[in-house]
Amino acid sequence: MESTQAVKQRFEIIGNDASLNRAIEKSIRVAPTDISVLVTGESGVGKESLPKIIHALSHRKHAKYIAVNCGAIPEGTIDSELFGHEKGAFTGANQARDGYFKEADGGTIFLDEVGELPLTTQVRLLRVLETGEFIKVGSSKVQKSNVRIVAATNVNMIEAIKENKFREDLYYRLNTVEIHLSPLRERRGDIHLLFRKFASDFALKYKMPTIRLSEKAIKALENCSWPGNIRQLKNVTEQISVLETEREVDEATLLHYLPKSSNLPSVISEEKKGKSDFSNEREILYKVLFDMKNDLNDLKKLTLELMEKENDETFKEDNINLIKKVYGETATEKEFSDESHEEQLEILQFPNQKQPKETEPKLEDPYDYAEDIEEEETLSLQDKEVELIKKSLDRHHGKRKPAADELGISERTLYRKIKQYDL
Ligand SMILES: Nc1ncnc2c1ncn2[C@@H]1O[C@H](COP(=O)(O)OP(=O)(O)OP(=O)(O)O)[C@@H](O)[C@H]1O
Repeated sequence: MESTQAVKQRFEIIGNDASLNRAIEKSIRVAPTDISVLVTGESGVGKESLPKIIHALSHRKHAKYIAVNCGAIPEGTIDSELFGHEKGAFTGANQARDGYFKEADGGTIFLDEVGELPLTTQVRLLRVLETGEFIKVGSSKVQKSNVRIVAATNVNMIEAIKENKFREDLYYRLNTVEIHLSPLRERRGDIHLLFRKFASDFALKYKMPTIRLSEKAIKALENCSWPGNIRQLKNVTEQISVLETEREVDEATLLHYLPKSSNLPSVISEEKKGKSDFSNEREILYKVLFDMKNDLNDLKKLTLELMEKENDETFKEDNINLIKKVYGETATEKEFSDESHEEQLEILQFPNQKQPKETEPKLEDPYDYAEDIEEEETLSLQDKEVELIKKSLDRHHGKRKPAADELGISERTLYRKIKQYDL
């Protein structure tokens, strides 16, 4: 049996914390068996390494290992991805396709974010786990597959069961052995070790001298609560490696990069006491901008159609709600004069948006100008969106569910945005 140390080296796992060592030892021990394993822990703690260890140290190591991110696959296609489909099973299914269960026959499938699986898929998964049988989408023929499942989740599965989002029988079937990875804030001794490893990797990658921290900066790094865990520490190390010209990083410099408020527990608790989580002015503004983006899209749609269907009464009647939403309750009673258009445009000018100087000649083609606005606006709004999401995640210590609730978007959408913006 390989030693924990050897496994850490082989899989480039950094850290000496007892909880990390225990998780690795457990993985080594269950690897030769076919026991189902559920890896639990917050987002970014390093859950992906454990299924790889389990596969590589098992008798399945010569067959395929497939990692599936259940949260990133749209609900409509997940059954087909996992179990395959027959030709003509749905619109666009021009060819029959094998799913991961067929492809990984004899090997291992890692189901990351298993808590995100739709209930209908959970039923199919339970069947394949219990009997090894599955049916392709659009088929009636039962097929067999011998696959080991390792699943991972960062949501509280007991809560998900209570809320009827996850089947209890499937949970117990997946969770024969649970391996838990602690959040980074509970393994503070590993923080600087990880930082040094990432700093040296990025120095190699970007061909720059390695950054180092002053004593005080090391303390600040270790005292940070790291809501995004190791993923966030890695991102911060990369940012400093690239952006700082001075390779000796002091505390003041480091603080610019640390997740705001996560190293100020008193601020967090004060914020939590407030009724609204968006309790400071800046954040309220961001929230308003976020909402304005949607209004702006509605406005664009309406304006475009108005331009095409000027004075068409049927159009106004059909769009009464949209018109009221965008222009206010009394809007339909007055004409859309030039003045009211200007008012709307004024509201849509964001502070960091380039304004045409008064002395600049007026652009001949109004559409060119409109395109400029749209592009820059999208950029600045995207920044705000990223910041808003980051703040909400910080506030909820990286927990996606309350952050998604706060932002008024689904957990699945938040998940995609985290991946899209690499947060
Ligand atoms: N102990 C470690 N040593 C070195 N790098 C690590 C360690 N743990 C995590 N990482 C790195 O941190 C990043 C995040 O890890 P990983 O993707 O495994 O997290 P996760 O727990 O699966 O997150 P999620 O639940 O969001 O998928 C990866 O780039 C990974 O390589």
